[in-house]
Amino acid sequence: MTEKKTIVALSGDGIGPEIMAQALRVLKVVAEKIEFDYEVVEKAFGGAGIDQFGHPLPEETLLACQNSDAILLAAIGAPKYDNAPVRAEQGLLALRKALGLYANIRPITVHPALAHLSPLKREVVVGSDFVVVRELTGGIYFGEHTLEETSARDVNDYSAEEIRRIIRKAFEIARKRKKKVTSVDKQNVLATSKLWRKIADEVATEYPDVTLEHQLVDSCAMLMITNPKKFDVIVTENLFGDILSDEASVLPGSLGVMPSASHSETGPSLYEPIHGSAPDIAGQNIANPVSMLLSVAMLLRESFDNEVGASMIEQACDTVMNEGILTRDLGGDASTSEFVDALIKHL
Ligand SMILES: NC(=O)c1ccc[n+]([C@@H]2O[C@H](COP(=O)([O-])OP(=O)(O)OC[C@H]3O[C@@H](n4cnc5c(N)ncnc54)[C@H](O)[C@@H]3O)[C@@H](O)[C@H]2O)c1
Ligand SMILES: CC(C)[C@H](C(=O)O)[C@@H](O)C(=O)O
Ligand SMILES: [Mg+2]
Repeated sequence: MTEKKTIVALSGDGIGPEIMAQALRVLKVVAEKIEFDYEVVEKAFGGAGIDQFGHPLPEETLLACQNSDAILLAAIGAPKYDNAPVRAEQGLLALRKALGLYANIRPITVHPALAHLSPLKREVVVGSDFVVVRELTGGIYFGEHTLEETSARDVNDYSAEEIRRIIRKAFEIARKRKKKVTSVDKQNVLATSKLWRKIADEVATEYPDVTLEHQLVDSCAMLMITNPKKFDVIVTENLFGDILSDEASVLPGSLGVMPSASHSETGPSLYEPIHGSAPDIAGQNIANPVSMLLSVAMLLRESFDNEVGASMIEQACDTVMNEGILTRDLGGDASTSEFVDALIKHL
């Protein structure tokens, strides 16, 4: 008998509840097939946390996450709180910090059969296969923010140790892939980037089997969509990683197919699409559920070492998209639930 695992589900806001419901449907079917014993604990988070408890990260939500085996998050961000004293996004940053989720892994893959979904040329995108390793608990997100009537400042702060652990993480990942790390910075201007580059060079000496190259963030943004096949593992600071990973979604064709995993040094990991709550399409059952389903696949693989379940979901997503069953973001007319109905038939 394997021990029952606890997964905390944070549906959040906007399209969050719709895509979470579909993800849990798929997880149930897959779990039966792979004999994965689990329970789902649903908790309020983001705008939904503010509505219910007056806080985007209610205490009981944080406690449940800390005591879980893994966390599945859909999306947060509620326009009604955009100008409020407490925003939904603060809950997400607080959760990442509280759980020490410093390593955010955002994979990008384009299979030949799905290359037509990208607005970019086929020959540019086919075979793209890289990972953005984004530092997630430091940098300008967590430095001091001061907003006054006629001036404002945001402090970008990184310690050597924060940089070293994320660079090491990138090298460890590259070692199991194509053995190349591209460290992305703005070393021609920023002090934090000068330290970042120095530490990347130091860490590289611990991994003689992995090649390190440096790339300035502005030209990296260009190369990502003109020559994406040059990349294997991109490692970068919090803000650059946020921007570059949304840009990378142009390669597979939509933010709606982009999953992620966030890891700490010891505690539970969190899995979430890289996109937001998409208020423009919320409540219509038209969101692409693939980002969420691929996040469930990452959860099975990375938190529970279940390669069979993970591949089952990934292959079924590819098959359904290859059949031309697509949500609107990819030019189709399938609804969220129709996509998942079709997918479940392939499981
Ligand atoms: N991790 C998160 O929960 C997270 C991530 C990013 C943004 N946000 C928040 O989400 C809110 C909206 O932000 P935004 O509009 O800049 O970004 P967004 O990612 O929510 O949406 C950007 C565009 O992509 C589309 N899109 C996103 N996900 C999709 C999906 N699964 N299927 C189809 N189309 C999809 C949206 O309709 C929109 O046109 C903000 O409050 C923001 O702070 C949250
Ligand atoms: C909602 C926001 C705070 C978040 C971030 O900037 O990290 C989002 O854009 C993401 O990519 O997860
Ligand atoms: Mg983002």
